[in-house]
Parts: sequence; C-alpha cells; structure tokens
Amino acid sequence: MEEKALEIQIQDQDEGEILPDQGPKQENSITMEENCVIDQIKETEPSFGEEQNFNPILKQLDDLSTQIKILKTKQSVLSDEVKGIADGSFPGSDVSAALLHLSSEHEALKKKYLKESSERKRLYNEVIELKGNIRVFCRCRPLNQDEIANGFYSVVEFDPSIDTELQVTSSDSSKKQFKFDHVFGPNGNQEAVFAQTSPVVTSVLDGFNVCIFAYGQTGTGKTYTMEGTLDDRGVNYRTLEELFRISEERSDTMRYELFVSMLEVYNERIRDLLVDESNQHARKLEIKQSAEGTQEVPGLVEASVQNTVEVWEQLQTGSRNRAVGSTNCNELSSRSHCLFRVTVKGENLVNGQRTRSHLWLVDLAGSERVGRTEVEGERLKESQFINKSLSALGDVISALASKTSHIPYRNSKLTHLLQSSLGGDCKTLMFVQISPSSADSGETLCSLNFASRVRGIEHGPARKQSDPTDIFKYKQMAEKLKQDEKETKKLQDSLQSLQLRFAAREQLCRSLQEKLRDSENQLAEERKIRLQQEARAVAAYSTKPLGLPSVKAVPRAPAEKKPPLGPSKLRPPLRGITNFIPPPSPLQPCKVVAIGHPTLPSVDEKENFSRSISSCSTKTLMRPRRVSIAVRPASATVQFNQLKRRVSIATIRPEPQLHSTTGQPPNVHSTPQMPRRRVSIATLHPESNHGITGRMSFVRDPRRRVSRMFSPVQQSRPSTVEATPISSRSKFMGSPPTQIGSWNPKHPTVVALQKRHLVWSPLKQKGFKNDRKSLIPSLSDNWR
Ligand SMILES: Nc1ncnc2c1ncn2[C@@H]1O[C@H](COP(=O)(O)OP(=O)(O)OP(=O)(O)O)[C@@H](O)[C@H]1O
Repeated sequence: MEEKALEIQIQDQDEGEILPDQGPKQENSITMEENCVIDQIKETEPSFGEEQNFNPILKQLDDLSTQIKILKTKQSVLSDEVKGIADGSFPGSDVSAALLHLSSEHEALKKKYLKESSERKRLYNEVIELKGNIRVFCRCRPLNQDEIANGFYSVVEFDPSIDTELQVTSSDSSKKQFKFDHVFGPNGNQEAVFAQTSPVVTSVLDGFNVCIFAYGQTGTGKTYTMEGTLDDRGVNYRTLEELFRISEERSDTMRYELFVSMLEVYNERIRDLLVDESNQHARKLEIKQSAEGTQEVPGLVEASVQNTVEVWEQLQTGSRNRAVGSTNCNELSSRSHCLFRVTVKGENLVNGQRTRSHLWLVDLAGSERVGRTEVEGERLKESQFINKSLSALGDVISALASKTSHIPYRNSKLTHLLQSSLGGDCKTLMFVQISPSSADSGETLCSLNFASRVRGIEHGPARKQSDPTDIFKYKQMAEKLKQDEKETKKLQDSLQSLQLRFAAREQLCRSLQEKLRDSENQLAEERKIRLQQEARAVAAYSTKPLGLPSVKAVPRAPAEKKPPLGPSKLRPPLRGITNFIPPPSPLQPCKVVAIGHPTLPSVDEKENFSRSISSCSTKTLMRPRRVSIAVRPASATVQFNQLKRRVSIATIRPEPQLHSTTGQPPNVHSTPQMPRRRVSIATLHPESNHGITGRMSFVRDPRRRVSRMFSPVQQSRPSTVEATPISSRSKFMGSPPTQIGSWNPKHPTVVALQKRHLVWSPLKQKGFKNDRKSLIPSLSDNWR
C-alpha cells in the first residue's frame, strides 16, 4: 500500500514537473520532496543502505529519479524554446495580413457560393415545374405465362418512336389513345424508369415535398415498380441510393440526415410497418397537423439510415409486416396502401440554414372493382375500403383539377396523409400501371382514364416562391385586363353598329347625290326656259305704251308657266345650293315691305309702293325668282333683302293685326312664348293688292317646321295656301314623298333651301376610314 501511495506521489510530482509555467523553484521543491521520501523509506526500512538488503523498489526509485532528471533537462530545453518563440520567432505581420486577406476572401466566396447554390435550386425547381409538378408515367407489364397459356393477347400498342403515347383496343374493338409524360412498354426496365424519376426525387434534397405513387389494377406491377426485387431494385431503393449519392456529393457544404418510416393504411387504419405485429395493439396512430401546417403521425417510427444496406433492411422489415391477402386476381395481392416515407433533414454548413422535407413512395392497393374480385366477408370489406380511399383520391385530384376552393383531403386516411404532397407546392409523380392482357382491357381503360384526370391538373407552384405583393399585382393586372377586354368588346360592338349605320348613310348619300344631279340638270333646263320666257315678256312689255303698270295686263301664255316638277324632282339639292348667291342682276331690286312690322306703311306709301311694284314687276320677272325677307323685331325700319336665291327666315313677334290682314286662322300660334320661331317667307307677286300678295307669315308650331312659299304661277290661290309641315328629318332623309300635303313646293331648290339644315353627309365627317370624295362639296364649290 505504501509503495503504491509513493508511486502516485511520484507520478503527481512528475506531472507537475512537466508543466511549463513551473520554474526552477518548483524543481528544487520536488528534489527536496524526493530526498524527504527517501529518508522516510530509510527510517521505515532499517536495513536500507546495506548491500545485502538492497530492495528492488529502491532500485526502481533510483531509476525513476534518473528519469526525472533527464526529463527535467528536456523540460528546461523546451521552456527555453518556448521563450524564444514568444520573443520573436512567431509569424509576423505579413502572415497576419495574409491570413486576414484569406479570411475575407473566404467570406466572399462563401457568399458567392450561397448565392449560386440558391440560384441552382431555383433553376432546378423551375425545370421541374416546366416539366410539370404533377407528372404521370404509364407502365405496362409484359404478358405473363398464365395469360399466354390462356390465349389472351395484348390490347395495348406502343409506338417506339413516341414514348409518350399508347393505344388501347377496348372490348368493342374501338381504339383509344392516351398521352402521358412518359410511357414505358413491357420492355422498359427499372433503370429506364428511374432515369425519368430521379429529377423529381432529388428535389427533396432541396427542401421540396415529393410524392411518388403507383396506381393500378392488382397484379399490374405496382410493387414491382416501387420495391422491385433483390436483383432488380425498384424506385424506392434506387431513390435512397440516389439520395445518399447526392448527399455525399454535397457533403462539403450540406449535411443531410435521412430517416425512413413505413406505414400502411388498411381498412382506414394506420399501421406502423416498422413495428412488430405484437406491439401494434398498444399503439393507435392518428394524423395530426403540425404547427407548420404539415400532416404528421405522432408515434410513427422514424429509423435513421446511413446507407442503402440499412434502407434495404428497413424495407424488408416493412414488407414482412405488410398485410397481404389472397384473391383470385393475384395470390400475393396487397390489400392495403403501403406508404414509405423518407424524411430528409438538411443543414447548410455555410449559412446554417435547415430544411426538413418528406418524400412519399406509395404503393397503392389494387384499383379493381369489387365485383371483379368475387370476394365476400372480410375481403369484401377490404375492397370497399380500398375503393373508398381510391375514390377519395380521385375526388381530391378532381377538385385540384377544377381549382375548387375546398379540396376534400380528409375524406380518407390516404388523402389526409398525402395532403401536403398532392397539389400545391409539392412535386407529384404517378405511375399508372396497366396490364396488356385482353382479359383486363376494361380495368386498363379505367386506370388510364383516372390517370388522364390526374394529368389534367394544372400545377400552381408559383404560390410557393412568389412574393405576395407580386401576386397582388398580378391579380390587379388580371382584373384590369378583364375590364379592358369587356370595354374592347363594347367598343367593337358599337363600332360595328356605327359601321352599319355609316354604310346605310353612305348608301343614302349616294342616292341623294344621284338625285341632286338630276335636280341640277332639271334646274338648269328650267332656268333656260325661264330666261327665254322673261326675255319674251320684256320684249312684249317694251312694245306696249308707257304707263301700263300692271303686270296683270301681260298675258301669260300657258307655256310660260313653270313646268311642274315631278315628285322625283322634288328632291332637294344638298348644301351646295344653300350657299348659292346668283350673280348680281342688272335690274333694280324690288322693294318689299315686311308684313307684320309695327310700323306698317301708310296708304300713300302703299300706293307708291304698289306703283313701284307695278313699275318693277316686269323687271322682277327678270330677276331671280326668289327673294328673301328678313324682319328684325327690334328694328323700326323696313328692310329689304338683297335679292338672292335663298330664302331667309324671319323671326316674328306675335302681331294680331297681321293675322287679320293675312287672314290667318285665330289659332295660329303667336303666343309670346314662341316669338322666336322661324318661318319661311314667300315671294312677291306683282298682282297683289298691296304689292305683297302671296307673302305670308307664319308663326311656327314649336314642334313642327312650317314653311310657306308662293310661286308666281300659283297666284290664283294665295289665300288658301296652307302651311305645309315639312316632314321630319328621317322622312326627308328617306325616299322623296309622293304627296306633301295640300301644298307642294314646285321648285326643288326651294324645298332644298327649306331643309338645308337637315342635310347631313357622313362623307363630310372627319375620321372615317372611307375617304371617298363626296360629290357634294365639289358641286358646292362649283356653284360658288
Ligand atoms: N415490368 C415488369 N416486368 C416484369 N415483370 C413484372 C413487371 N411488372 C410486374 N411484373 C410481375 O408481375 C407480378 C405482379 O406484380 P406486382 O406484385 O408488382 O403487382 P401489384 O400491382 O403490386 O399487385 P398487388 O396490387 O397485388 O400488389 C410480379 O410477379 C412481378 O414480378
């Protein structure tokens, strides 16, 4: 015991001696302690020091003392070295500067790397999205021995040059074509299948949820595709292999941890397949929503896996525990949905960012219809549950396809579990497994139709990566676009109607132009005749003795009468006429008194006026046939208009005596409320009592335009002339009236002048595409 204590003491002392900060002082104290210990031993051992009683322990001590001395020497050398280093042999400022530079460079590179890494992720994700976040592959197994033996044949055709299409001949011999993201024929091997699958799978390492499931009739190869065999591994194993490979590749910058779980949904119950059957009863697994909004199964075993060997072990364990039944379709038919979940936890070693994502690999139960499997009892119940969950899957897919606000994920355990992996921001890949056999053509068509529905889903992944403000902006833009479209449609409609109206107007205008031309010709003709008549009248008058004032004496030959115009000639000329001013007449203008003016001329004045009229009556014949009279209500003087070819319109105040003079009916509208209505004024007639017979004044009905014009040839009935209401604008614009009341203007120009304001030509309007030159302005110009 004592020896042991001594040994420990010495060891302690040795340890203490090698400490660099203990100087020579400590060394001396140790030496003293050593001597002291030797003395103590000598005391306890009386024979100590004698040759014959030499103790091997003491010899050992001696050796140790020598060793200690050697060590002490070494220690002193080392401490001298350390002192030397501290004094100045350590790398100097250059090295420090280089180190600083390197560390800043390292930081910059780190930043660059992070940026590039996130860009790579983004681009990769974009590629996947472009390919489709929900992708559907179709895989057809080869005909098996039984089928060949039974004489069944293949009803599925593939075109080797097109790997996205297949054709199925149904029982009624009709052919139906289907198109998917990829089609694998009976010769398609597991490698080829995984080559197309791997881009989706690796998204899980970038933090995206992924779901791959195999759907199809029993015995079509769902388990073969997902699990495969020992010699020919399926998607599950290959996926894990790939994940390990990539995580190894990224080990410099990322650290990944992989966990696997395996569960089964059997008769709407969740079973953990990594737990022995004996322990199952104590556990009841339920789906709960986590704080992050994902669906979790608390209590589900998550086995950590480091390599593919471990993965394969777990897969085997799960497969053993899986509920497998027996039906007519397939002896090893799985009667449950098998879900293999890989949880990937990633940590970015550069920036410390962490991710957690799930990859679901699902082998669904057979999709065949219940009637086909000829089962009863427990098997029937299983089939019903399977069908219920598969139809729930179909409903979810259908709701996603139609973009309804409510997706019925909770209608079955299967869809509830896969909620975060179907639609939305995850990647989904579906294998539709089919049998080529003619015996299964009905089921094959059902499966393909279901898969086509899945393929019809429009993915909406942009939600995940889009900025909410961007979404709002896009929404606003979309709404604006909608409104713009509506307005454009409205404008197009109105443009169309305007074009129709324009075409109608143009047509009308053309016909009016035609008629105008006719009228002009007729007018020219008529004027010629008129001038001849007037010349004759002047000649006859000049042969008579002077003092014959009355024009009445001038015999009027029937031929001199202005030939009446036919109805078609009543069509008024257009605006060219309204501005027509005839060349100044060589004759004196005829004075005219405005009737209805407050300062009516006296009798003498009237006589003088009558004489004047008589004297100029023949001259009047030489003048243009129409004169204009304008009466200004405020003016006290009689105004004579310059003889023009236009009829002016006067504004008349209500004058009771005027009515009595002109024999107007008492109900003529002359109320003060309508003093400014315009009326048309008639021309003179030389035979009038006052020299102004035939000149009528009308107060116009506010709702009707009334015009009255007397022609010299109509002198026989001046007082019976009735106001002729001008037909409405539309009437004017339409075909010429065949009957215009009791009074028809005989001269087309008169009619035109009365209505000139109503003439409108669309051809005059600016902005119309049709730039055909209207005849109207040119005619007008000519007239001017
Ligand atoms: N592409 C294929 N190439 C070769 N053999 C295949 C192929 N697909 C399936 N098989 C074989 O067909 C049989 C049935 O396959 P599997 O068990 O995978 O079908 P299943 O759809 O999973 O059936 P269940 O719904 O009953 O699970 C298996 O023997 C499998 O080896």
